[in-house]
Amino acid sequence: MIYNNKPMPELLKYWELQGLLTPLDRHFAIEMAKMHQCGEPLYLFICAYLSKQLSNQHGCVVLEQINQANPMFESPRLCSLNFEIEDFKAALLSFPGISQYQEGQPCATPIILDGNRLYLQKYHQFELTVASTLNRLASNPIEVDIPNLTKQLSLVFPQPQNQDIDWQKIAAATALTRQLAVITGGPGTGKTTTVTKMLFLLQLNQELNIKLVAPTGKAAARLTESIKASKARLASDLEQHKDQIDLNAIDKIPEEASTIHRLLGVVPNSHRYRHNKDNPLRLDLLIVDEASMVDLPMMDKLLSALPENARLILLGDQDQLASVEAGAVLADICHGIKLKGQSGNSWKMRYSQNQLQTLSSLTNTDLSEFLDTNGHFGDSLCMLQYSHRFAGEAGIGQLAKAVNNGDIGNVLNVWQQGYDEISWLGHGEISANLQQNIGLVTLLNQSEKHYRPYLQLIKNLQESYKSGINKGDEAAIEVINKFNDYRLLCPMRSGDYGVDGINQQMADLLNKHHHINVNQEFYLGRPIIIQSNDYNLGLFNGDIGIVLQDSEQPDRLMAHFIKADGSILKVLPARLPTHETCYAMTVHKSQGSEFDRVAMVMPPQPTQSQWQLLTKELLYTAITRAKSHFVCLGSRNTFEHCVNHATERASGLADRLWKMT
Ligand SMILES: Nc1ncnc2c1ncn2[C@@H]1O[C@H](COP(=O)(O)OP(=O)(O)OP(=O)(O)O)[C@@H](O)[C@H]1O
Repeated sequence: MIYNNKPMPELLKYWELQGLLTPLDRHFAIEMAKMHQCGEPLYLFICAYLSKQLSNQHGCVVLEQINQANPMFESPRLCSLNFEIEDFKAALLSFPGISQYQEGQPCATPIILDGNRLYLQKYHQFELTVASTLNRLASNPIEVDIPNLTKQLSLVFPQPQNQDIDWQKIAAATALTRQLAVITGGPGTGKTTTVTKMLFLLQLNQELNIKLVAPTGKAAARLTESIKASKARLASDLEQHKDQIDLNAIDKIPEEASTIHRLLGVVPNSHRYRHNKDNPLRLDLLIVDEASMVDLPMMDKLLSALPENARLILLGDQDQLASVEAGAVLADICHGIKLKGQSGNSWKMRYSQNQLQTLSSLTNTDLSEFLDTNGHFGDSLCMLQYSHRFAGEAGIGQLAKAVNNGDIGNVLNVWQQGYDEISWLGHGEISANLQQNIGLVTLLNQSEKHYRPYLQLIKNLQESYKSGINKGDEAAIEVINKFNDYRLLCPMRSGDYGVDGINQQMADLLNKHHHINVNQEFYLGRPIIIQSNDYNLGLFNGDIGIVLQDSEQPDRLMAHFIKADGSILKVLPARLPTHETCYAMTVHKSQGSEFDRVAMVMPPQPTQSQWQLLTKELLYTAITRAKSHFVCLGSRNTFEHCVNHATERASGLADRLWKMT
């Protein structure tokens, strides 16, 4: 079954040297072999391979895929794997560390075989808990007063002009009638607007204890801002109906969002949380924004802490980058409404007869084409597809759509249209004198122009302090907001074209132009991104701040951040948790944020591991962070590679939710 020309421990070392395994993968295999006193080559191989897949954010190993384009078998004279699936499973089950999953039976081994998937026991358990909780919630309808709610829905969702079916209204009706609702859609499709209107209707009819959360502090702050803005819009839209509907319910819509970690209550110096299965959260409805960023272990913890009768609403964009850790939970949840065999991304809602009837009555909409008699999970889903944000900014919206559809012909077409909102910089020649890439030099010079305004504000402030004028915290808010108008995004961290290299080059250029004075680590104007959570300080991974003069003591420099409530948090630089400079940040870190202008930096000659990072989701996420302009420094080759490479994460969650074989 496995042919290995060298002893397996030597092969593992060889693969490690080739960068195909990490030292951790190899050690895991060796420890497992020791623990189970089993030195069989296949056992060593499968343990190392499972560990490798988990570090690549897969939730499991799909047995049939092991042999597909696996670089470990590139030299078949060194090692090859040849098997019939049933024989392979029998061989795996003969090892003491692997056992077959039996429903309802405790798992006794560290590795579990479930169908044709191989799991580390812990991840198998996460998947089971998440699937069973979501399935339980999805099967529960909520009784509503249909005539009354129909009237209220039609006031809150007047007929839109641009679509046949008002999917926002359907999404709100879904969330009002199911214990679980998943509202997905790209940027600006109205997820927050819809959920605000839904919360208004909910609070109109009963008062619930509602909590809003997001995976990062930045995303939580943005959710708070969006809900506030949506509430204000709703109040003004409904002013004309104030005789028919109680507008006071708008004030009962919560707007403060926290991080998931904070809601669950971190137990210091441990991986545990205060709220769990035995100490559930106290709430009636939990709303999770940016759900695409929630990984499988975190979803497990969140769902375990959810009280039995609580409702859950997940909001997010299923096409964005999957979570940094294992799993692609939101994509798995949406899997069943994705149309197979179609080019690009096409979706179709799937409703049971009962839910179809409920939604049709509540919204006066003919939904019969969405009838599906298989299962009930689709009853909890609604996808919004019309972007209100990109309607007026055609270029960004068109490019994002073409990339998301994986349609390279259309992508090239969009570039050729000459839209003002998108521009392209080729890497060009490496200049012999400067030893610098001309495309990069151009981009850095453009960036110097875009960062100049925030630095000018800092200079003005400096002058004001000198003249004895103190503008207080408002000035700091203005500076941070101005800085957030522009951002350089990189797929990777290291190298000249990674975050580290671009930050260094940007700082050098700004220093050369005398916009900053890099005379000390925490120089005036240095932008900082936080890399870990510090609950005592109230700073979270991904928070962005700037080193500025302290308004109370202008000769002192403090790192300034805007808190979720809009006020300023000042921290002594020496007390900052792990952080780095932030002229450039990774695309991953930019999730949950928006900038007026975005510049994406692709490497000119990606290494083997960099190619793996360059995916469709990465590009789509970067493009959709931009509100008014997107520029890409890259080569046609890398751009096309991204468009053609969608992220696939091995997982059994979609099957468990959609009951597929
Ligand atoms: N039905 C609608 N008609 C007109 N404008 C709308 C409608 N729905 C949303 N918008 C507008 O589109 C913009 C984006 O809406 P919203 O913030 O709700 O979208 P979102 O999906 O939550 O966006 P994001 O993913 O960026 O958080 C807002 O300015 C909002 O006013």
